[in-house]
Amino acid sequence: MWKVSRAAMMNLRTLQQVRRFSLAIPGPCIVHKRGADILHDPWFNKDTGFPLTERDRLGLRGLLPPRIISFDEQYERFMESFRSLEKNTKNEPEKVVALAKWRLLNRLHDRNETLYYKVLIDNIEAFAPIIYTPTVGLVCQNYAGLFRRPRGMYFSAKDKGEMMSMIYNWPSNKVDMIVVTDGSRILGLGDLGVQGIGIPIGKLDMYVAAAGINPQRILPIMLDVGTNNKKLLDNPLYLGVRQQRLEGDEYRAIVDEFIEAVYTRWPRAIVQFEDFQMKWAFETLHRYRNKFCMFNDDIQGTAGVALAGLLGAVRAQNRPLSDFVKQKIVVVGAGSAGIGVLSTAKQAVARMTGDNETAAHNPFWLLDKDGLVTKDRKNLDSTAAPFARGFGVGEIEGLGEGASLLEVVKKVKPHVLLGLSGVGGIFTKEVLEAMRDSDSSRPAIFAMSNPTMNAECTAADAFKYAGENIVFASGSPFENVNLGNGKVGHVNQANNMYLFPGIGLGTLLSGSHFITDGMLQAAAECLASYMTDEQIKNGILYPSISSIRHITTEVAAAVVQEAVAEELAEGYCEVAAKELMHMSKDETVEYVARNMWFPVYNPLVHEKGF
Ligand SMILES: NC(=O)c1ccc[n+]([C@@H]2O[C@H](COP(=O)([O-])OP(=O)(O)OC[C@H]3O[C@@H](n4cnc5c(N)ncnc54)[C@H](O)[C@@H]3O)[C@@H](O)[C@H]2O)c1
Ligand SMILES: O=C(O)C[C@H](O)C(=O)O
Ligand SMILES: [Mg+2]
Repeated sequence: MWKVSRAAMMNLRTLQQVRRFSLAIPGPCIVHKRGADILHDPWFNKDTGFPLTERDRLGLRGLLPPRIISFDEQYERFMESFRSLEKNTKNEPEKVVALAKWRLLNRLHDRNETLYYKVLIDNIEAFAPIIYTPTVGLVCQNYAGLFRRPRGMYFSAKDKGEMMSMIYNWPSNKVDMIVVTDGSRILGLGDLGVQGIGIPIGKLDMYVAAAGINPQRILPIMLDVGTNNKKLLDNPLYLGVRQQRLEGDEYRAIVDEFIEAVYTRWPRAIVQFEDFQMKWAFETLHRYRNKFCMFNDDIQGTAGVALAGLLGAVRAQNRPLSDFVKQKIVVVGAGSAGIGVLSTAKQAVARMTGDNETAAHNPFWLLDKDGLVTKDRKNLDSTAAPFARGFGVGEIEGLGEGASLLEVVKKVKPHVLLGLSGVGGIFTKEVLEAMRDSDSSRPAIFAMSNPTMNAECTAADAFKYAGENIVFASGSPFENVNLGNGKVGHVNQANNMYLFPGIGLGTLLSGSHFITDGMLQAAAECLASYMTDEQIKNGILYPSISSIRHITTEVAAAVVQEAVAEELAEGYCEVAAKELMHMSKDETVEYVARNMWFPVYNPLVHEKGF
């Protein structure tokens, strides 16, 4: 048996450190298991790719077919199976095909993570819609039946008092990135209880693919505090706690205990809150953001992506960015995402005008399920209150409390119509046609709700009814629209995936203990300035998803630089704060790129004594 001495281990560790600066050297990876246990561990398994020497060293000889298949060959073999699945399911319903593709990828994820992330990264445009939005929504809805193996951690209402010890059940001593949900507002699909775990898994897949976070250092978490979804509670296969959702102090106590457990074990971890219903999304953000390194993606990530798109829409009209303050923006949906977008847009207006008084510059109209939100609203929600229309400068006559979307669009003639309502088709033919009278030379329509069925309109309808001149973005992917005569209506994907990976990675590499508004703003500005004038002229507001690693590198670097400027950066691993302070922009980008994980088979070395 091949044993490694302590001295050799020290050398290997040094080699691993050297590797940080020279990615060409494949770094050895230390495992504390042998034989079949390795084959059953997706972090280390290479399937038929184990070389003979490793098979000998790790006790794998005889446990695998004799032929050694290279990483490239394995990759091709998987892609071939994916292509034949596509061919064989050509005539099947869309949902069946989507789930079949997800199953194929998920089986690989469960078996061999290195190969899984290789195929994901190299085919991100084709595979993001399967492991992320929109298919991930379908997966969550069908989770009870699809469940085969657990992934991540589950803390339930029944675990009160136990979380501090439970957190040590997670097998990795190092965790950089956590995404947590309580399943209460999964995309636009509502309360899916424990089945919402698919969302943290999909978001973290994007962290690995886009930000190069090491998959051994990610952790998806479900806080199962019950569900108010009767259909799930009645389903005998439901895998969550069968009770109504905890509320009030009982709920707070669970989240507090979870947060304490996480930061006790991993004080440098970054926690992303995802798909919490609005009241808890805002409350947890306010409760924890000044104490821990956390953010809420639906409020803050979405806001940055939307702001970048709104600034792009100004440029698309061939107007200077400062004209943003003159844009009339109608937001449909006063939830965590809609309010997050408006708060960020309001801050941008205040920065541009140097005026914090909203009355003089209130270019926003907010609607929720009861129509236009005004100061006459009974029980006006405090988060919506700053955006409620009153009677003052710039008010549009004749638009009262609860006015319908169609009335608002007809009277306001907005430059931008932005949906974050979760209600599919709410931008009807009439509403879209009314956008033809927009005061903008290039009206913008953002149908940002997910998944596809919940989008406020389809891309085809937007171009058909609102005109070919619009710029269009949706939260879920749609095909570009053929407008005839060789013209194409470009479809942008306005999804927070363009920011959250860079926010997380940049924060991690800066060593900041907090995620400030300044860091979020830097991320949004980086995304906003990424596109060229030529692209913007062609209606392209966001980068192609195939360049998501590149944009994420830039966003992360912007976040690092802002953390440095705010004197929050404490450094990461051997790179001290002082070093970060002296890095130029290009050096910061290079530093970020150098620290991204990418999938290769590292030599495995067994360390005894564990
Ligand atoms: N594209 C992205 O990156 C992105 C990011 C975050 C959220 N979203 C999507 O946005 C949607 C909303 O998310 P949220 O967290 O704000 O949810 P939420 O439940 O907090 O808010 C939904 C809001 O929509 C309003 N609404 C419901 N029916 C309406 C109607 N008929 N007309 C007008 N308003 C109506 C509700 O009153 C509420 O204010 C979801 O579908 C989610 O998937 C997309
Ligand atoms: O998950 C997504 O695709 C975006 C967003 O976070 C959402 O909740 O819809
Ligand atoms: Mg979300």
